[in-house]
Amino acid sequence: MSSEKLKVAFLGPLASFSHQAAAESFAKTSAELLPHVCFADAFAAVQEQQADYAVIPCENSTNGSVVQTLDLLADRSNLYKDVKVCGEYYLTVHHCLLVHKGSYPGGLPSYDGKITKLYTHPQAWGQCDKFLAKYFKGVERQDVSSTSKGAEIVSKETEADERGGAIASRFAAEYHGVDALEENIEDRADNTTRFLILRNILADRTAGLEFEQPVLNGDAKTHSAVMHKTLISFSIDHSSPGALANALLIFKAHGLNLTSINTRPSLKRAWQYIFFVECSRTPCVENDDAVLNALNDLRGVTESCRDLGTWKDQLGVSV
Ligand SMILES: O=C(O)C(=O)Cc1ccccc1
Repeated sequence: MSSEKLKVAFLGPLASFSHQAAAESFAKTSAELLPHVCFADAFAAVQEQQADYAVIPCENSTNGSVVQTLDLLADRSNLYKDVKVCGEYYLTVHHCLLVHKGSYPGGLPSYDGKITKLYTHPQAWGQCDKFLAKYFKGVERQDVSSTSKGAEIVSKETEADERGGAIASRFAAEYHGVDALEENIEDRADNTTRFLILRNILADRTAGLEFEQPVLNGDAKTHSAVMHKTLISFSIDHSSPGALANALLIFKAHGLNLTSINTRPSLKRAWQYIFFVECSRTPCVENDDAVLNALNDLRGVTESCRDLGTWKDQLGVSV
């Protein structure tokens, strides 16, 4: 069974940015890449051990957190109790405005303003604000399950349909056989999405790869100075002054440097939150138990608290 190819779940259909991230982060293993229609299905595939890993976007450098992913990590109904983060992958994201094949052979200069509907994944709109404000002000926007799905919809349009446009990658344009009216429509050339790599902590098949990118892009060198990141979620008693400050002081006390804080509604009571704290440390013998000890202390000052995993920081790592 362990000689089977690794199975990697991602948001499909093929040619989504998640597909690209999954293919690149597992480039050196002969992994089987499995498209799923939503992030929840990819989480469930890991929980049920139908997939060894899932590659899920969590944050974009232009547009911020992917709230759908935070909500799945919040796991309010305890559906993904064995799913943890074991790695990350940074993908530079370039968007194109895609149209049905042959509809505008002259490219953007020949565009006649007749597109009435745009399709993309909710994450992409905010990455292309300036282009959309300039050329598509007032045009209806329809969220679809992924950028690649948007390209597929435009590819299937008939003459009788309203004209649509999709925001997706060059790769999606080729895969679905549509034209790019314009390329690189993102607001910022450095537009980057961070993907989390998830595994099931009960799965033996992936246990040996702890703290490892499953495959680094290049030779598997060891990075002695590489940082480890840890993600912890918790909720606190909102009526107790200093409850959040007390929780955050625990990270300081254990030498854990805070790198990001996010919140999502608790959905228990209005205006109460689940906090997501990411922290980093350079591993050494002295701080081997820092995360474990911090979690123990956090249990004393929070209502609930969960270790969502530790992995090697890939920011700035080049191999
Ligand atoms: O829709 C996709 O292609 C995805 O994989 C989600 C996404 C959307 C926009 C930027 C990065 C990832």
